[in-house]
Amino acid sequence: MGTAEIIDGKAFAAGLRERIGAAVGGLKAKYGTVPGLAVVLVGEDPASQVYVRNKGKQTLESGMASFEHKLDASTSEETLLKLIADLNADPAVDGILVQLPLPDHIDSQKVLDAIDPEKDVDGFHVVNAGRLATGGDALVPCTPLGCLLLLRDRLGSLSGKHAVVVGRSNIVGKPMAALLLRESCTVTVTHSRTADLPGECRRADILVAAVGRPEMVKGDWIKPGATVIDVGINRVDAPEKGDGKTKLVGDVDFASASDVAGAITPVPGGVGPMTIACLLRNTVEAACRRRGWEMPEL
Ligand SMILES: NC(=O)C1=CN([C@@H]2O[C@H](COP(=O)(O)OP(=O)(O)OC[C@H]3O[C@@H](n4cnc5c(N)ncnc54)[C@H](OP(=O)(O)O)[C@@H]3O)[C@@H](O)[C@H]2O)C=CC1
Ligand SMILES: Nc1nc(=O)c2c([nH]1)NC[C@@H]1CN(c3ccc(C(=O)N[C@@H](CCC(=O)O)C(=O)O)cc3)C=[N+]21
Repeated sequence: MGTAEIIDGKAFAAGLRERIGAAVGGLKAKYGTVPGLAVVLVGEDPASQVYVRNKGKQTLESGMASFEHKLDASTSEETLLKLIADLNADPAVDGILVQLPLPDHIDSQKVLDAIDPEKDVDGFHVVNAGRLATGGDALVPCTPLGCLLLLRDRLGSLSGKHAVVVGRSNIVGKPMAALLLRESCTVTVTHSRTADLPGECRRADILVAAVGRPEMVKGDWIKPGATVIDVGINRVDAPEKGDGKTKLVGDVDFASASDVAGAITPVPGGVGPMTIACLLRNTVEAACRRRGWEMPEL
């Protein structure tokens, strides 16, 4: 299987985390304190618990302060908004992340928009989305930022390339398209109403799949030599591993795609680890901006 180069997001993320750790050490020596990240989890979704644990662990490993707030699934919107107001006011907190999805009785966008935009390390606040869309100084959503770093590392300049994004969510597809446009790609955004999805994908020099449909994008949807970024994280049954076992797969059918693409990210070990590394990066950036520190080179 596969002539494509495998883009090792796990290794790239480890290198980025190492640079962040060194930068945090430098900030501590220069200014006497370190950036802090607060992560808020509402409810007991097992997958979310794993992500939140990993974020806290990697925050501490990079030398930053980590504040975890775990709230009961029945927590009211009012209580959550009060916590966010407290975190906004807390000078030790530079970044605030509210893990999604939130329980149905809570209005997610209302909660995200209650976060101080200067502490919005997810980049989901309407002010940061607006800044990204209009060329301002935005905090950029972590997953698309991670994809961009991998693309730049492989391709250098992205200028003039045809990029196709599959998916138009506020957390991945739309900010990914905005970033690629900022890099002077010609961008096509596709979604569930797109008339000829395979045909659109075949035109892509850069294909980013963020659909949430296991292995939907097939090898014959891919232009030979294209760079394929698979954002999807789907847990599916894996009877071949034994009864009741599961595995993670992406939104791209890796087996067929890796015969056609020039380079491709695997799942796991591709975009996922980059997301958390970029969260740490955004926390350093938010701290430097808010505290008037010089932003270290990462
Ligand atoms: N690696 C990481 O760090 C992260 C991974 N993810 C993963 O990325 C994937 C996407 O996440 P997210 O953006 O939040 O998902 P959403 O469900 O919010 O959005 C999915 C998008 O895909 C489109 N879509 C769904 N089905 C089809 C189809 N059959 N054909 C074409 N388009 C389709 C939808 O179109 P429409 O708008 O028309 O409904 C929608 O725009 C998931 O697998 C998720 O787990 C997400 C965040 C971080
Ligand atoms: N406010 C908010 N911000 C987010 O960024 C956010 C969120 N909510 N809700 C859920 C999604 C999902 N997400 C992932 C992060 C890391 C991996 C990751 O590290 N994945 C590993 C494997 C992990 C495993 O084995 O389960 C990998 O792909 O190699 C995956 C997915 C962030 N999200």
